[in-house]
Amino acid sequence: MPNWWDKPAPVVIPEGYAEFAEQFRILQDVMTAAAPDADQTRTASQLVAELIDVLAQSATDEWSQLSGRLPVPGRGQTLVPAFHIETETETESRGTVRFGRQFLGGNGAVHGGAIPLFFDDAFGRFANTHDRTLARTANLHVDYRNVTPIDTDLAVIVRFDREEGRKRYLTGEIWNGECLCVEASGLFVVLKPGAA
Ligand SMILES: CCCCC/C=C\C/C=C\C/C=C\C/C=C\CCCC(=O)SCCNC(=O)CCNC(=O)[C@H](O)C(C)(C)COP(=O)(O)OP(=O)(O)OC[C@H]1O[C@@H](n2cnc3c(N)ncnc32)[C@H](O)[C@@H]1OP(=O)(O)O
Repeated sequence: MPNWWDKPAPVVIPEGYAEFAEQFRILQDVMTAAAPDADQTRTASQLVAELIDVLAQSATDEWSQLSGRLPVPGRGQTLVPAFHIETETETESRGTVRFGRQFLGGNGAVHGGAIPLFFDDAFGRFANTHDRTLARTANLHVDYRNVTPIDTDLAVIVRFDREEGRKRYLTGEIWNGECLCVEASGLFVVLKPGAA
């Protein structure tokens, strides 16, 4: 059985799968924004039942699944808003994120829980790449400075600030133009040898 000490195995991505994962995100946005009548609900429900049936036929274990392992923004992990990286060094990553309708908390604002989810993923990826050994989130702190709007392209900065022994410190920000929406920081602890 593989574990996190092994590099993720390269996977063969079937043609069209990345587009399918993107459609799945759109499906969640459209579902959240819809107010279907009874007929539309019945039709949609039947189509989703068919979709579940098709996908369940290829159910596999964690080490062989495609979701979360695609070489595209968001990695095909449709739970997490995709981080579109534009520039990256060993210590700083810059790009954009757009929280779709599925991440609505209320009154146009992104749900407060979606923001730490985004940073855990963005920090987690950065703490575990650039030939770094594996580390897990030990803590995550989020300051909501201003409302983060849905359906808006937002600038993201993620920094690998410093490393002290097994502890890695990351910080990040989300900006809406000139407006600072979020500041976040996280501690990642390198796993002890043999820990999974
Ligand atoms: C899932 C792993 C990531 C795998 C990534 C793989 C491939 C990467 C490539 C691409 C992937 C792309 C994206 C990845 C996306 C997401 C990754 C998200 C990562 C996660 O989402 S992961 C799930 C949530 N995460 C947990 O499920 C952790 C549960 N927990 C534990 O597993 C242990 O708790 C652990 C390991 C954290 C520490 O345990 P331990 O026994 O190894 O170490 P120990 O306790 O001795 O602490 C050593 C020093 O850290 C200090 N310290 C510890 N905890 C602290 C805290 N909370 N606050 C302040 N300081 C703390 C101590 O005070 C001491 O400090 P000092 O040395 O100075 O005394």
